[in-house]
Amino acid sequence: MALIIGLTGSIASGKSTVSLMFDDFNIPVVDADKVAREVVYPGEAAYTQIVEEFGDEILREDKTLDRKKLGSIVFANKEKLEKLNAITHPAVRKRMLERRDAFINNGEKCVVLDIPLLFESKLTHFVDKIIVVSVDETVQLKRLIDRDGFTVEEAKQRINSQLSVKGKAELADAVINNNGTKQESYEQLEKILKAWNVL
Ligand SMILES: CC(C)(COP(=O)(O)OP(=O)(O)OC[C@H]1O[C@@H](n2cnc3c(N)ncnc32)[C@H](O)[C@@H]1O)[C@@H](O)C(=O)NCCC(=O)NCCS
Ligand SMILES: Nc1ncnc2c1ncn2[C@@H]1O[C@H](COP(=O)(O)OP(=O)(O)OP(=O)(O)O)[C@@H](O)[C@H]1O
Repeated sequence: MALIIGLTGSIASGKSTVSLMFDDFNIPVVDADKVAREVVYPGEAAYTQIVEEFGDEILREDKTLDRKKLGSIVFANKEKLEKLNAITHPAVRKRMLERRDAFINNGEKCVVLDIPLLFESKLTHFVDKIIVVSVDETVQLKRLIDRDGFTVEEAKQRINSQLSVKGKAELADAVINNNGTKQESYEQLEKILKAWNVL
């Protein structure tokens, strides 16, 4: 039986950073943000539904989604975010499970599902163990602004559209504190995987 690990955290907590570290241990990762990008390519059913719901003004000239624009609409309006979630989440879920099962059928003994909204979308039953990547809110805000160039208000809107990091950490089987260096986080991950007999 493969061990399925759910990797989560809040926006800019360092999930993608930790996610990349699994490569070193040859553990495959299915990334929900990446899958969420694939299911909205022009031609996909979710893409058509989004254009019907939000109009042509959320498209760029080449007809792909203007993600920054759509983000600024939905993160400022809870109802619109729920509409977007209702369109994208079923498609994301289906494709993630297909990828997970392909890895299992391939004989992998551990597979990671990197899902930012693991708790919010009630997907915890898809995984056996949960790792939460945690940071203090001041560090989170700074890294988010540095990475994406948001204003403080834009960054806070995005942070507030999710459960708090602290709330998530309380629900985890293991927590990686990512306030320090990436090396320190790597060492915490290695320790967790050893404790779970994955390494
Ligand atoms: C609103 C969109 C277009 C903004 O795109 P953008 O490229 O700016 O951000 P990106 O997709 O890289 O997401 C960055 C982070 O925002 C947070 N986030 C994304 N979607 C959501 C959401 N629906 N609710 C709360 N937080 C979210 C996550 O922490 C994510 O890691 C995009 O996030 C989207 O399509 N979201 C709906 C699909 C979804 O829920 N994806 C999350 C994983 S299933
Ligand atoms: N330990 C660290 N020290 C310094 N910078 C870091 C550390 N961990 C992550 N970062 C930086 O902080 C930013 C956020 O990290 P990352 O993109 O991994 O977060 P995330 O949780 O995947 O975010 P999102 O939910 O938005 O996808 C990135 O620019 C990353 O390089």
